[in-house]
Amino acid sequence: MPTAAPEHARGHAEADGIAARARGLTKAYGSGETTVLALDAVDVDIARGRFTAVMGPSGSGKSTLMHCLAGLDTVSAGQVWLGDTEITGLKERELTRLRRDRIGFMFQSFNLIPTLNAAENITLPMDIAGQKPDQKWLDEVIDTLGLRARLRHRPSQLSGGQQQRVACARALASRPELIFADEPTGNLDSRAGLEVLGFLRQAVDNLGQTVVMVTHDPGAAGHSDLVLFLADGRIVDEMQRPTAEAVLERMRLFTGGTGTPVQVRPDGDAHPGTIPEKSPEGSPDKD
Ligand SMILES: Nc1ncnc2c1ncn2[C@@H]1O[C@H](COP(=O)(O)OP(=O)(O)OP(=O)(O)O)[C@@H](O)[C@H]1O
Repeated sequence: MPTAAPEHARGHAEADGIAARARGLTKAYGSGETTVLALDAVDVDIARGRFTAVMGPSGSGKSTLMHCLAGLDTVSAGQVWLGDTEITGLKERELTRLRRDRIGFMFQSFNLIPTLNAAENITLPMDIAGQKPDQKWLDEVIDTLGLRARLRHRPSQLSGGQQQRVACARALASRPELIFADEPTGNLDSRAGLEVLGFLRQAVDNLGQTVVMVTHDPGAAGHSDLVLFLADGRIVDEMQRPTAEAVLERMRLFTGGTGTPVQVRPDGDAHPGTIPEKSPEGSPDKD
């Protein structure tokens, strides 16, 4: 995975306001003895025009935080705002519209439609919403991402890095207030991963976008302006202007300084300094 962050002028301007905000954000899965507290009264401000990374051990609540901030998941308690709009309490239909109109998403598995070419994939969410893309903006995004020569190609005719660039362009196409990227480099080799991180960086620095990225990779986090560290459903630390080395060092504190995760004890309790286990993949307890 990418380790080296190139020199860049981070956060070209001072952050101008708050793109998203949470207060007392709590998310519990399950009930009774099997309750898992995925987020424990989290307060967070996501600065507009900045690149924020979210890191933490497996099961610390990174994806849950992203899903709650993006209105993809309901909260158990607390409040979430996108800009000035409180999204907690919105009906599903209103949330769908809000996500469609104001948020861009990038996932590890690019989620491109195989039968559509790159250009069609990029504008698909806007086409579904019946919105006309701003052609000038779209051209800027396409050129910034170096996709001009690939627009007629289908996903199968593109490399992994190119596919993720298309996914990045799709997230940017409607000029959303906020882009959420969940492990956007997770499926890429290190060169393609670096490229995508560079483009996310450019989206922030040159296009004025706001990006929140969940990642396991200190190298990827090193491209951000601010890293939020989650543990046991709480934000336990943050780092401005991170470097990969500093992030790696900070992450070592979660692993008892050994570099290998400290295991949960056989009694299943999360003891201080241990990392709670996540539910087995594919079989989460639904609430
Ligand atoms: N649908 C669900 N049902 C029950 N528990 C869940 C569900 N989703 C997440 N959890 C639990 O909530 C906690 C936080 O999970 P989350 O996926 O947010 O962590 P994460 O930091 O993103 O983990 P990873 O790095 O492994 O992706 C974990 O203990 C997890 O098992």
